[in-house]
Amino acid sequence: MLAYLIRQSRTVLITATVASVIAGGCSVLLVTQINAALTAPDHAARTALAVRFAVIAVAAALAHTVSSVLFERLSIRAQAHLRRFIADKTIATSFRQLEEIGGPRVQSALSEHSASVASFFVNVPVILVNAIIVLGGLAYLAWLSWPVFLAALVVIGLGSLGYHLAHLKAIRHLDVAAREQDTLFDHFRSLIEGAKELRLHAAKRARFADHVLGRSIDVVRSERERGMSVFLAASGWGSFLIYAFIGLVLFVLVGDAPDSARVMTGFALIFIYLMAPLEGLLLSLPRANLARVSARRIEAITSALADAGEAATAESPRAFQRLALHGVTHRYFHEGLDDLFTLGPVNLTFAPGQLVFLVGGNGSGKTTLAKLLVGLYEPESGEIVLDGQPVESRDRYRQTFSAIFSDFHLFDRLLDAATGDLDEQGNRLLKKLQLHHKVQVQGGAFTTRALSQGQRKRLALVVAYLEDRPFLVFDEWAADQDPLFKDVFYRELLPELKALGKTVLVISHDDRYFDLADTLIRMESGQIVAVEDCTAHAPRQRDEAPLDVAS
Ligand SMILES: Nc1ncnc2c1ncn2[C@@H]1O[C@H](COP(=O)(O)OP(=O)(O)OP(=O)(O)O)[C@@H](O)[C@H]1O
Repeated sequence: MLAYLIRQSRTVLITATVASVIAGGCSVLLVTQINAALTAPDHAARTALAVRFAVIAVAAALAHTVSSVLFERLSIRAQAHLRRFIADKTIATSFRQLEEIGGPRVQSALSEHSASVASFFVNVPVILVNAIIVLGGLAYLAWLSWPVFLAALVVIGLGSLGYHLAHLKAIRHLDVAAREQDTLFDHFRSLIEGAKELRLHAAKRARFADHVLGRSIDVVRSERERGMSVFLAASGWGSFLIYAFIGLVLFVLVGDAPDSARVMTGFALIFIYLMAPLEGLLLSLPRANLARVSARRIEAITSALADAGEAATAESPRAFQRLALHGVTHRYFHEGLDDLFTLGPVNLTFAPGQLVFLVGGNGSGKTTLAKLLVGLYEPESGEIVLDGQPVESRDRYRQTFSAIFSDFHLFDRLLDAATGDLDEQGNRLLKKLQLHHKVQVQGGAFTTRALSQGQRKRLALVVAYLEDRPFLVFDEWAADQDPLFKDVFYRELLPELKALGKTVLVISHDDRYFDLADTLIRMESGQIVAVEDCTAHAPRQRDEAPLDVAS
């Protein structure tokens, strides 16, 4: 993931890196000038050094600014790019896969993990500039004295080994924290969506706050603390080695060397100068590792979001003559319970202008059948045939339907291609559904969504009307409506849609309206147990040949 992001912005990254290298190089040059000034023989030499010092200082400041600005921009772009990438993968994956992965994991990738990866780019200049200063400082040491330089290499080797071992241990903790964070997002959702329940039940609220949400927050905190502490302990180990090295150099290696005063002044200066970059370097590396862990999580989550291979279609929905389900099945496996729910095989046929009621007890499989019918689930066996052609492009097929499921989502705007009269049509429908005094359509958007559940469902119905698709599916739409409007829905709106030639599938428990149906499908435990042709008042049983309800 990091490699991908780096490839994406290669040019800016190279420019920013060059600027960082220049900034680091200039910093080292500055210290050599300071050392030269301290031991300069006369005033003329100091004046020349002052001019050089000023030029290098300006170059260092400029290069540092350029590199910081570019890396900051890279970080912001990386986050935007990642969010776009994750969102595109989420849109492209199949609905079933998304259901299985779950929203919280995707949200965690979109927010925390992508922010952490983006922070990597802010850390890069710190790491680069500091690394250059440290390397340049070492080169200056080598120029001053070879034995000291070799001793420095030994110290760096020991430091790196310690750091590597710490890294292996720390990364395990950071991985656990990153995984737990995905679960934490699930609890965040409960915190908001369960706000009513939590307020109504003090004991439940306390248990949720302490044992569920609190525990998860604690796990993330403690694992991150452990991981980062190990890293920072490694940084401490690095600092210790540096001090030990300074002592070794000052009191053992150069103590009696010829020209020791000049060499020792140089060392003292270099060490003081290098301390801050070294610490900066050792502190930035753990943050970069945190970014790597997040990048791995994003990779794991997005690779689970397999592309359903269903390119979006801009085609307008096609009217159909006959839609048939031949032996379609779907299964849900409930891991914890080791339980399997099987729907089907289902054989059904639909035609335009047909009003079909789908009825059955809770959990009998009505919604699942509706999801299969509208193409949200791919049949595990059997096939769907539209006007004699087996469905190949599932996305294209789905454009035949408008559906309002019981857990529908209401967007704040009509996302249909803006036509001049969209507002006008929308407002006309709002009046028809007796919502015009509450909400309006302005510029393709609803003026408010702060409505009752029944009103929001009416608004969803406005959207479905405007979509003008040939097949409409209502999953217990009327359940939240008052008796008066329920009557309007069943006795006026549904017949109107039928008269317009729409096929309408209504999942319903309102048995007093069943007589309005052309066809009544009864379900039990995932099976269709009866398909009643109400126009002929002749119920048929499941063992009969699949009924062509269109005929
Ligand atoms: N996303 C899912 N993952 C796993 N199992 C599911 C899922 N959705 C539904 N099920 C299972 O499938 C069965 C049928 O559920 P479905 O929602 O289709 O029933 P239904 O007839 O619409 O019920 P209701 O009248 O209560 O809305 C249930 O036993 C349920 O446990």
